[in-house]
Amino acid sequence: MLNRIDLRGGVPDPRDLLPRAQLDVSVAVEQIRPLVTAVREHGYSAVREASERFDGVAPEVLRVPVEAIAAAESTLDPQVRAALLEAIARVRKVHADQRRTDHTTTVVPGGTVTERWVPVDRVGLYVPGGLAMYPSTVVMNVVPAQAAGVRSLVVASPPQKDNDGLPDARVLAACALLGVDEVYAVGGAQAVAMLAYGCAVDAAGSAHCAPVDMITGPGNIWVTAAKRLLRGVVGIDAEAGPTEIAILADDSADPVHVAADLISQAEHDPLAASVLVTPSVALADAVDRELVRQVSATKHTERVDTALRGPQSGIVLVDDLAAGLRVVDAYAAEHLEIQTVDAREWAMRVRNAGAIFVGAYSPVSLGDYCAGSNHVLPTGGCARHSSGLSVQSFLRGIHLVEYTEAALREVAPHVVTLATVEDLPAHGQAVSLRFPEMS
Ligand SMILES: NC(=O)c1ccc[n+]([C@@H]2O[C@H](COP(=O)([O-])OP(=O)(O)OC[C@H]3O[C@@H](n4cnc5c(N)ncnc54)[C@H](O)[C@@H]3O)[C@@H](O)[C@H]2O)c1
Ligand SMILES: N[C@H](CO)Cc1c[nH]c[nH+]1
Ligand SMILES: [Zn+2]
Repeated sequence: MLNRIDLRGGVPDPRDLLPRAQLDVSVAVEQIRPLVTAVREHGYSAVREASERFDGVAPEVLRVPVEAIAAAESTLDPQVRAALLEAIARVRKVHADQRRTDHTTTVVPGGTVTERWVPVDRVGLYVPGGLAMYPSTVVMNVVPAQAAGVRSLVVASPPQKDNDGLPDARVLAACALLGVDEVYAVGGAQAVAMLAYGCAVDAAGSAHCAPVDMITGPGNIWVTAAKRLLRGVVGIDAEAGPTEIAILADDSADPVHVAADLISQAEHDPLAASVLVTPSVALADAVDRELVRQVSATKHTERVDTALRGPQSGIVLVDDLAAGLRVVDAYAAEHLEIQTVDAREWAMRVRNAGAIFVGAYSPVSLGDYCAGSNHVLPTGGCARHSSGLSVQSFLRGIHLVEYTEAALREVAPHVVTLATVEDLPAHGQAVSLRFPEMS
């Protein structure tokens, strides 16, 4: 049922083989530009108008009352609570190990540079809530921000018709479990714009969401487009748009598992991409047969079917695993599974991927919830240059430069020379006038 791309006999330019999603982010940027401008100019009324248009509901007050957050926690199913607490514990364990420490380098005696890691002051964390609800994404956003020491963090998630215009109750409960009490019932591009510019959150203009310094979190194509448009007004993490899975597999892979994993990510979005790269025609045929069987039995058949049949999904046949490696490197998937003999060795050779899932018992779904790794990962090829969300995403490295008089005197002639070469004599002067013997 998947498109088949036969690259046996050569890999021309694998980057062009699989178009990413049917709707390009740059096209979506133009579509949401007027909405972002309206939120900047009109604030609350523009946000509400967009919520009514795209979510079919908008509460009068956009900030979720703290009582509603507490109520969501107190009515949370105990099994869901236990699973969320397990996920939180594992994600905290991994992220606690990521915190960088300040470091001082002695460049010369009397001359040091210290790198101080300072958390971003205020961040907005986007939690999607269109086609599916994502309490796990609250965990993946909030835990690294808290581990980094971010002082002020706010969650935005779409209002739900079936929850009186509040975000999904499980999303609110996850916020409560993590101690987050500033939550807004706003989704899509309007949420990103509201966080970036700040805005009144009730009709009287008496309550306000202060602008944030940085926005992180995944979302659909419009959320991704708004983040790209507002980059600069705020900092953003990597673009984390419609989900992708690529699987590099050989004959040793179980087609039932491979098909299940491809479907698992197709379940997110009709624009999700599921890609199998293999030198084995037998595996490709078996996976295709298995997909037909499993897709008809899965809950979100229509969404999965659309994603799998879309031009962004397919089976790529290659001569051997080395050629397969070139294809997956060029593709730079958000999630890459390696289901081969010697899977770890192949995984260690991969250059471009958001996260790599090694062997038969590390499926992407494990990482989505409970591996301890982060599931907010770069999509659309951004894994070529960006990493997934981590503690580091919320820290800035500030250099502290400290030179004594003697250390500056020693290097002063070089500074003056370089300033002269660049025809910026005032730069040289700022150093030489400190030392009368130089004038
Ligand atoms: N990469 C990751 O880490 C990661 C994690 C979880 C989810 N995801 C992805 O996030 C996405 C979530 O998408 P979603 O739709 O379920 O939730 P979402 O919250 O991202 O989007 C829903 C919002 O989109 C807006 N919207 C809907 N139609 C619109 C239109 N025509 N124009 C402008 N705005 C519109 C609405 O305001 C709505 O609130 C999926 O693609 C999923 O694969 C990625
Ligand atoms: N696979 C998604 C993108 O990495 C994350 C997720 C959340 N819930 C289920 N899956
Ligand atoms: Zn997932």
